[in-house]
Amino acid sequence: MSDLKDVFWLTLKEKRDIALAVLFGFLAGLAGVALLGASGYLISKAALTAQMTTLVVMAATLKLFGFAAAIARYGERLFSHRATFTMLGHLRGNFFERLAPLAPGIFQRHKSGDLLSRIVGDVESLQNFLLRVLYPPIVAGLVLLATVFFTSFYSLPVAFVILGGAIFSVVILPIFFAYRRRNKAHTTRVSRGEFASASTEFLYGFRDLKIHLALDQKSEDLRAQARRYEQAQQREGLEENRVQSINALFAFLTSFLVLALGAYFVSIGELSGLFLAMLVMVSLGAFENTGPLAALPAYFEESRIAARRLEEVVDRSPDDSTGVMPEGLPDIVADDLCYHYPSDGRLALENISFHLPAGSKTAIVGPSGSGKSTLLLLLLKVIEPDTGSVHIGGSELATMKPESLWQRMNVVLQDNHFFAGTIESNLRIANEQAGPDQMLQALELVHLGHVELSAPVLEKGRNLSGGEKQRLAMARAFLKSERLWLLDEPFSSVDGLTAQAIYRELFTGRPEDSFVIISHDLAGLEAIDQILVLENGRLIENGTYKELMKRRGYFYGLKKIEEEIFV
Ligand SMILES: Nc1ncnc2c1ncn2[C@@H]1O[C@H](COP(=O)(O)OP(=O)(O)OP(=O)(O)O)[C@@H](O)[C@H]1O
Repeated sequence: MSDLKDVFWLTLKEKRDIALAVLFGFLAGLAGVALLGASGYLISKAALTAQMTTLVVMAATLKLFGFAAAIARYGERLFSHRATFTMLGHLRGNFFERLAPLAPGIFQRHKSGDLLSRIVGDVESLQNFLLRVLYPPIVAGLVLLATVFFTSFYSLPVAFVILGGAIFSVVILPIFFAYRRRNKAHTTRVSRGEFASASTEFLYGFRDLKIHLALDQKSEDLRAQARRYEQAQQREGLEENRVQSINALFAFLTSFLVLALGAYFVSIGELSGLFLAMLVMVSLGAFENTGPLAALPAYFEESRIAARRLEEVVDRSPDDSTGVMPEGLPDIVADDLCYHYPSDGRLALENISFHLPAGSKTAIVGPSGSGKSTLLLLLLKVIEPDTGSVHIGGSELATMKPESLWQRMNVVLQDNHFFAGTIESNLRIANEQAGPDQMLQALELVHLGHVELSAPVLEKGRNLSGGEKQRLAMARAFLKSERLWLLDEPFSSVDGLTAQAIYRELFTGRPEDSFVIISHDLAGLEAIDQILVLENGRLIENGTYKELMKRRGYFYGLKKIEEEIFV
């Protein structure tokens, strides 16, 4: 239940609607019991006395109870659903408030698509918490208690029998089945998750599978996963039916006991025969309210898992640092940085130390997977080091608000998002104030002067080439025009000549700015003040181009290989 603590308190915020839903549910249940009880009494009365006036009054009362039950049921549905949807609104708001400060670091742990479908699915699941878990036992319990109270006026032992049945149906059976269900629900959920991610992968990789003629084998894997999910669902369905049958069995057994006990008391003269049918019908009517409890264990488990999974996503303290990046162009000092990704035991970066003076140009090079992008993410405070520290302008990065850093940096990452709209609307996100002339100038700088600002951009920049996207991202950086540049392979898809020309314009146009550039391309590094060479997460060489070439170490080797390939 501790997983559902927050959802419980959020639900309780809707006290008024919940109280009204319980009240109307109780009245509807009571009216149903009264309807059946009165009909039982009417039958007995008709059989034993056949007094016309009594029969007419009783028939009218029956109509009234039927009418009251329908109205009360409507009120119950109205208020319970209103409380549920308001609670879901609070839940979404509350969750988003906790999630937003964790972005963009959250995407290191979850894929954005997974995260979205997971959050939407789990929040939706929690709509059942009030409707099918919280208030059905309260309503059923209250109706049964009222029935016990009523029957106690006619026969205490019969009242006790109904009380015993009530305790079994409302307390013991739901707890027992909820406990039994724990592992089973887990299996279904796991196989559903596996099937969902396998289907997504299948669709994303469809073209590659076709080209590599591997479609049949992957389809078979997917079918096997679908079968496993189907079997798990079947088992879950069977369990639900079992709970329903056992619930109904208990209700009938209790009513049967009421009948047997009532018949005995009638035979020994302790109960008037007139009331026997009424008591049996009252018992049947009261246990009708326990019907929805059959689904309670399943919904309880589903809500519990959904609440836990939502909590897992936001269960970390947001960055509440209040410091800001010092004014002016700062130097950057990294001291003994170590980092490992949460999903990976290996260190992605190990004991990295360096000094980037203000106004210097630094290139980070190294083989794929050596940790270059990870290092940039640490400098951007998207992720935090396991150990070690970074100081920017003498202040510790850990104390700075991430927004204060991002505001003062021109950042181009490997993947840049482009929104459906125009070139202008996509440039505007970098600088709200920029006018058309400034935008055209930025486009000119990245050799996209021929592109019109009104040109359309499709979703995710589908109508742009890889190189155009990168240059558009660079144009955003130009528009922002801060003095600290962090660029992660900004021109990997741009032809060498254009890339070199843009770099030249960048360096000559902004000789005083600081640059940190990740690049696979070792050409043109002569113009760089410092080169950091990473391999397997370690900083293995550090120096100017000349120093590294003179040292004849790793960088020299890479350079020679590159020359041999292109000669
Ligand atoms: N989100 C992630 N979760 C787990 N491991 C990751 C994640 N991102 C990167 N890694 C791992 O961390 C290591 C360093 O990755 P990183 O992206 O920093 O390398 P890189 O040098 O930038 O590579 P490339 O030149 O190919 O972009 C790699 O072994 C990679 O598998």
